Amino acid sequence: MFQKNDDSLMLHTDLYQINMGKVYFEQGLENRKAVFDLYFRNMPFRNGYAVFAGLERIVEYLENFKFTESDLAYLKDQGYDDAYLNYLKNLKFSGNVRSVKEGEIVFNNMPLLQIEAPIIQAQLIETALLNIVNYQTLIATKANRIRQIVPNDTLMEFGTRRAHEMDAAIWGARASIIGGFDGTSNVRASKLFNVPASGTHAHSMIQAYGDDYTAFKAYAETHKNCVFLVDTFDSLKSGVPNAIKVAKEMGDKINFIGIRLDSGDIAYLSKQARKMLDAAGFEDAQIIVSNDLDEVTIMSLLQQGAKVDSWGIGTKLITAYDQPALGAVYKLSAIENEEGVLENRIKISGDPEKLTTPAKKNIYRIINKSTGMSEGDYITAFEETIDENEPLLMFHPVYTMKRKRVRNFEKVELLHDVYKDGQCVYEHESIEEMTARMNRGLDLLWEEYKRFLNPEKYPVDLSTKLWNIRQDLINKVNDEMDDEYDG
Ligand SMILES: Nc1ncnc2c1ncn2[C@@H]1O[C@H](COP(=O)(O)OP(=O)(O)OP(=O)(O)O)[C@@H](O)[C@H]1O
Ligand SMILES: O=P(O)(O)OC[C@H]1O[C@H](OP(=O)(O)OP(=O)(O)O)[C@H](O)[C@@H]1O
Ligand SMILES: O=C(O)c1cccnc1
Repeated sequence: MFQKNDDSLMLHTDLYQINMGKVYFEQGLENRKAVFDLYFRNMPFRNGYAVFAGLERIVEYLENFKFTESDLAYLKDQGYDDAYLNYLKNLKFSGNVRSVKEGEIVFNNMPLLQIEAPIIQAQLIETALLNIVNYQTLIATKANRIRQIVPNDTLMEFGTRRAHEMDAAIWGARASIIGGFDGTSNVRASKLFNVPASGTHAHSMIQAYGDDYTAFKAYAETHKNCVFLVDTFDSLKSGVPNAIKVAKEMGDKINFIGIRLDSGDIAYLSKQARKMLDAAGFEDAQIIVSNDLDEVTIMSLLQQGAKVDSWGIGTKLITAYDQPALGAVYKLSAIENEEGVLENRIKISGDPEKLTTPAKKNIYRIINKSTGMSEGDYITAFEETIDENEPLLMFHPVYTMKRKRVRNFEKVELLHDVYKDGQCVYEHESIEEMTARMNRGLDLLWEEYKRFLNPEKYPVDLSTKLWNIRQDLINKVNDEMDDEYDG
């Protein structure tokens, strides 16, 4: 019954979006264009940067932006009137979307997407857009944090069974690979996204046969590529010796890839297992490990001299265990007035972090041509131009005395057209392209921004013009409040 009615994602939104839509519709504001920025306020995992992911699913969602009969029937049941429902029935996405590309290195307080659309549409899509970006960007960033610790080892995403339901497993697997993982155990993710599927076998198979030797032998008789899971009973007394025994017996009939350890002291066991494999002539056999791993455990294992070639990582990656939310928000920064002219808008807060930056914008990465490194990101008002022949003043938007003038630079625009007047202009990219973009983006960052612990804060600055627009709006709102209060 659930499946029958679930034929679109249009109601995958918060009720308040539909209710605000009704206000705009009945008040004749439905065609007013509004500009919204999607961004997060704090760096996840206290990392120095994040890896953007989620755009492809956003495009898929917007391509299917159409209320179905069952959506409308449901809303009618909830008491919405025919005039509004008829309006919703004919609704198509007609706006502009600009976004950073997947795999791009991003930072807090920079718009990752900018939506310019009739306000009802812009509101209806908010919830889904945040839902997608919040999760996928978080997982891509976590994956990359792990990748930084082991630049050359194989990393496999093993998290499906522990993920927060099926969508999270699938899109989390994809985000992990964007962030630098080599493969996923999820076969559907492999099929959908054309990424490598990889994996070994479970303890249950050893339990089913009753002992290591018989189970390994059975696997070896049915598969060419063999990894044997050695820790079901006793890794060093039974698992590793039996893996070696079967590998020797099968000889060239199999490709003995190695062993997997999934419990106990991984540092100690991997070192002992390495010695045993080497002594038996299997110097090329790999040691694969798993068991509640994350970047901190891996770092500790490496420090202890663990002999590991390949890491399988589940729970702590797919659930972003140590920071379960990115906290991205979607804020209105401008809206058309009656004459069709965009007026800037701000949200004031006692917490300076929550102050929004008004206006339609552009974002540039400023690359110093002499060093080849990024000086920071620079957010301008949309209509502003940057003259690369003039020194560029970059200053901290709160501590404005922190400033520098950058000369001999190149500006790289970060927001790209995805929808223009409702037309999709997005070009599909492979995951490899996204990962390559991430790696190029990382090459532009000084080590200080990339270090694991307490990284330097990367500059995300406002142009003087945009800073003034914001300051003027703050003053205007404050003056109005004062007048109101005095009166
Ligand atoms: N040498 C090590 N240094 C740091 N952490 C380790 C080391 N070896 C294993 N761990 C990690 O310690 C955690 C718990 O391992 P522990 O050995 O206590 O449990 P386990 O092996 O799962 O237990 P069990 O044998 O009951 O399955 C896991 O997250 C594992 O990755
Ligand atoms: O530890 P994670 O990072 O979450 O990685 C996934 C875990 O899933 C499996 O264990 P599970 O006990 O579910 O099955 P098994 O019997 O095959 O070990 C595997 O052995 C890993 O330990
Ligand atoms: O293939 C594996 O070894 C695997 C897959 C999923 C979860 N744990 C292990």
